[in-house]
Amino acid sequence: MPTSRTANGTLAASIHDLHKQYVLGGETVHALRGVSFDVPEGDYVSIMGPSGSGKSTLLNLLGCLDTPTSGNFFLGDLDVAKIDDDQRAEVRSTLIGFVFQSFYLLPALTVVENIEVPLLYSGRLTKESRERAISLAEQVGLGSRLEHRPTQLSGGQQQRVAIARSLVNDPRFLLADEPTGNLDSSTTAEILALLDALNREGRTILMVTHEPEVADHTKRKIVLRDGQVQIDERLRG
Ligand SMILES: Nc1ncnc2c1ncn2[C@@H]1O[C@H](COP(=O)(O)OP(=O)(O)OP(=O)(O)O)[C@@H](O)[C@H]1O
Repeated sequence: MPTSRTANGTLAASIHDLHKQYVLGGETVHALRGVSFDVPEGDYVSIMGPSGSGKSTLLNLLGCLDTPTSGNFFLGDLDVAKIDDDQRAEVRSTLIGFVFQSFYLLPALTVVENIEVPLLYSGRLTKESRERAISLAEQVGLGSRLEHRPTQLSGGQQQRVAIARSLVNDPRFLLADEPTGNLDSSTTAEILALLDALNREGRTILMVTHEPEVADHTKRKIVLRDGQVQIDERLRG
């Protein structure tokens, strides 16, 4: 498994000519038609596009939840488009941090236990795990809520737990799917400020969003249309 940084030390991920076709009822749908881009370490990318343009398909491929019909997806030297299901599961649990619109916290677990969950899944739970989870809880502003359960937290606090959880394995990048989609505008601003701060600290973030004002927080906007990159625009840095 790749544990080192990329060959040239600068790319968090690189995708080349990704195609995805779905065959449904004898009909072939070309969801992605040759998508290519590099993600330098430390980048902060929003992925936008109209309904049906291929955002979820791309997200599923970037998250190693699905495999492309053709093309390459490099994480370090490893082409994860070509690996088997077991390897893909390992990559998913160790190299990618997920943040979803619906948080997906485990209701019976405390804040600190929820943050530890990916360590459990990746077989990395050690006696230092608790300290790491507490430190991440503090980093996202939940140092005084360590023993709370999800139902005892606001939506914004739950998303903070999910963000801390996504960082616990020190992933190569965070993949966020509409991370503020379930939040009101002031909580959205808080979560975006947290993501902005994590990016300033060097975290690489890719985020699917429908909201232009959310995309405006990122450094780079990629817009899909009909399964292709229509716009790849650097906004800053
Ligand atoms: N499992 C599937 N089987 C068949 N077709 C699919 C499947 N998933 C997606 N598609 C088709 O692929 C195309 C891209 O879909 P995708 O869900 O990636 O778009 P999207 O940009 O995420 O849309 P939305 O913003 O509405 O979620 C669409 O035409 C869709 O109908």
